[in-house]
Amino acid sequence: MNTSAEPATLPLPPATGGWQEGDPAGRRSWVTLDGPLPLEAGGALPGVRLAYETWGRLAPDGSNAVLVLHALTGDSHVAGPAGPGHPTGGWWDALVGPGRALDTSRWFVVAPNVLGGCQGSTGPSSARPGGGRWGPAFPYVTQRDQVAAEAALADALGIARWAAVIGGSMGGMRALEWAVGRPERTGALLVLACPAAASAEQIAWGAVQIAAIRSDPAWQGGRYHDAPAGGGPYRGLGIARRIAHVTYRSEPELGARFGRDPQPGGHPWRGGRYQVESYLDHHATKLVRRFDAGSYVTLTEAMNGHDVGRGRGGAAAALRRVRMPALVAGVDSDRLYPPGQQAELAAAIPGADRLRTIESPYGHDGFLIETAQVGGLIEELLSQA
Ligand SMILES: CC(=O)SCCNC(=O)CCNC(=O)[C@H](O)C(C)(C)COP(=O)(O)OP(=O)(O)OC[C@H]1O[C@@H](n2cnc3c(N)ncnc32)[C@H](O)[C@@H]1OP(=O)(O)O
Ligand SMILES: N[C@@H](CCO)C(=O)O
Repeated sequence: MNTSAEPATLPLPPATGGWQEGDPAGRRSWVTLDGPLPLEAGGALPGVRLAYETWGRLAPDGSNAVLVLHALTGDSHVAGPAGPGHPTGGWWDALVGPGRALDTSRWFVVAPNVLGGCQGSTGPSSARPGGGRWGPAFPYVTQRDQVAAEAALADALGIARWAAVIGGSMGGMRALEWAVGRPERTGALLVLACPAAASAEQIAWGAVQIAAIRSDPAWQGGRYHDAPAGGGPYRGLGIARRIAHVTYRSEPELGARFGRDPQPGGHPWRGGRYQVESYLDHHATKLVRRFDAGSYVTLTEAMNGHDVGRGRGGAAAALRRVRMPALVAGVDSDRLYPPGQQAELAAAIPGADRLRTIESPYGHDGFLIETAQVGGLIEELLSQA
């Protein structure tokens, strides 16, 4: 049982992300785009850098590359050793390696940190060309901008076409954008627990989280990156994470696991906490130590803007372009991105058959936790790639 509570102040994370400096695993690389990245909403972003990790070896003809795209607070560390920000190693450790679903004796696996993120790629906490940090001047970026940056990474690596693109949640949104926007470069597609477009309720959850961050006086309009240690909007980010984490789990799981039990050390009636409260405090503290609030806002705004049909005649027309082999899966207990949304995707994507279901009590986080089932889907997809 963990009894940690949110500290009053936390050390400011390294300006450009919790794990960038020192990179203990020594395996992360970067590419820097030569020119400014044109943005969907207008303007261009100069000095874009994408961090990425790879596993396996690229075949001489470049045909064995698989792109894995992380979710909101994930990063490039899909698999590998523990380090700062990754106390237990990679977030899909069980799926990458010799003999695993992403068998590195056959496949070359590439995972970038998303544009707008804070673990090595350019985001609001990054240095701005000309001096200072981007902060509130960091532009609005969309999934299509993020995928454009990833396409530049693919070019730099000599990968003309991915054998497969795989992503869950926010990573699924980018995977969809690859398949719709760059079908000639997407050999096969696996989309987990994400919609064709963010729904009103999903936008609402995101908006509440953004409001929590912006209401923290330490947010300072997003100009906090050069504040003295302890000066970031940690409370707001922690509240955002608590809200989000409830949506990532299921009501039956929380009920069975925590019920109404008080956390040992103090009854809620006498100033203590419920167990579930302590659990949320713990996840808030963990995130605040490794993630930048400005990136959280930037990426949440991008997710709220997700609409694969924008400017393409609607989602149905856009998804008709997805003719490569595709699997779409949802988690049966996901209340954030309910499986009905993935059923719609599966029905609209010509390359997909029926909806695949990940059975899990854990809700949306099932796509991270149920690695045996996800591994089965990956193996099935790669058998068609
Ligand atoms: C693709 C991506 O984006 S992934 C990036 C990685 N994602 C994250 O880190 C997101 C945050 N974490 C999560 O979403 C989840 O923890 C997952 C999906 C990674 C793992 O889920 P689970 O294995 O079910 O872990 P769970 O949610 O139960 O959390 C376990 C933690 O809660 C703590 N905990 C459990 N009960 C309590 C309690 N009553 N009070 C305080 N802490 C508690 C445990 O001690 C454990 O702590 P630790 O993680 O520091 O070891
Ligand atoms: N736990 C995941 C859920 C969002 O998909 C994350 O933090 O990225």
